[in-house]
Amino acid sequence: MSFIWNWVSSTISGLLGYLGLGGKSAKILFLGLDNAGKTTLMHMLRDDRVVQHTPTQFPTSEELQLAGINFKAFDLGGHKIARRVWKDYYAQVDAIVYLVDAVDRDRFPESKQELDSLLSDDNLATVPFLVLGNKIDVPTAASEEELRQWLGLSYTTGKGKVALSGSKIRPLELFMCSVLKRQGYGEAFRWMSQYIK
Ligand SMILES: Nc1nc2c(ncn2[C@@H]2O[C@H](COP(=O)(O)OP(=O)(O)OP(=O)(O)O)[C@@H](O)[C@H]2O)c(=O)[nH]1
Ligand SMILES: [Mg+2]
Repeated sequence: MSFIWNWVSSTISGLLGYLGLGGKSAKILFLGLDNAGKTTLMHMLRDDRVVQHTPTQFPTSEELQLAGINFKAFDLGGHKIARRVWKDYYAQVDAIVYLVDAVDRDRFPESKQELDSLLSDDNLATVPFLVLGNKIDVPTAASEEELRQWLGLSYTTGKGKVALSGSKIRPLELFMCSVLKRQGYGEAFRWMSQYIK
């Protein structure tokens, strides 16, 4: 009896796979300057704990379950040389999570420059962008308003549930967070998941 059941369930899962359902996993990229907190976030989402990381030299990927969606998340290094390979990952991407260190004001212009070049890249024209202002546990961190000014994000598409399908408007929003304190990014990923097909 059990072998029949095994056969039935493997046939069903094979069929779901064939239809692109079941094991569907959206592809997201974690981008942002070095030291922004990408690897810390990725490991917090995976293991729910903070681990101290050395700067990322080579891209890594993890399967994550977030807001009810399976994600394949790619953590790419943020230092200048590592940024050169970002474009190799743009194909078939479902969303971009762009991290900014909200404490490091000296690097806001550099972070804006990288963000602008991503936002204006034709290959990413329709891809939803979640921008995370990280490290708000540090007292000197910029406020959301201040970071919006610096990054030129005064006009974004809105938090919460905002229907944009059919409008040709790319979802773009800024959320403040502290990966260290587990604050802010839950709401941000729920916002993002509504735009993943
Ligand atoms: N205070 C504070 N520090 C954080 C937070 N998130 C990450 N950090 C620290 O920021 C530093 C850089 O974090 P990483 O995750 O290695 O940064 P990254 O973006 O992966 O950097 P690269 O791999 O070099 O591109 C580490 O010392 C982290 O502990 C946070 O929410 N608050
Ligand atoms: Mg890293």
